[in-house]
Amino acid sequence: MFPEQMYTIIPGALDEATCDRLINSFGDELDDGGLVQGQSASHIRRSKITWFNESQEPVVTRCITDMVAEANRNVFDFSLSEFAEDAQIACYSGDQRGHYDWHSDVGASDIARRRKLTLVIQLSEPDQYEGGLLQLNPGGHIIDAPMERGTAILFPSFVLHRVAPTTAGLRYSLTQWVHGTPFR
Ligand SMILES: O=C(O)CCC(=O)C(=O)O
Ligand SMILES: [Fe+2]
Repeated sequence: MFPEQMYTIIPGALDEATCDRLINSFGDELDDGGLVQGQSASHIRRSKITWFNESQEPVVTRCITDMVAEANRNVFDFSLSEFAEDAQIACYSGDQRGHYDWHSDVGASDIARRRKLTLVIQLSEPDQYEGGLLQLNPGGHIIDAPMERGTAILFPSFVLHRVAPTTAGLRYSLTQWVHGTPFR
């Protein structure tokens, strides 16, 4: 797989009304976000997170499932079996310099080692925050993810990525991991 094939961008994955609804339904329930191994360290990650499942958001879950299936067919061709974790909503606040340092989503725990694909959807309008750029480093050079609201970014979960410090406003994102037999 060449670095330029290491991610795919899907504009308009969710419409504005759905982004608003997710922020309004879940934005008040956020707790401090942990790390891949379930540890927490605010110098590595400072954000608030919560989770939703298929029964809470059947339409969004359907949309994500279809998008993942198509991207996997066209781009990744990984062996995927399920969503073993609920979808995550994260909020990075300018007041707290919200960020998430360079990391891979594949970890040592039973679930984190089965993460194969990471899907991130930008829920906030770019003019609602400053900084907060999602960046990928798939092969020695840094790629800035598009900030447009509703856009999905999909990449193998082992690819290094970060959220740069948010310096003003609030940035909301949705993350869904897709699981299967561990990479080997
Ligand atoms: O919020 C984002 O854009 C990325 C979140 C992330 O990398 C994670 O939760 O592992
Ligand atoms: Fe991540």
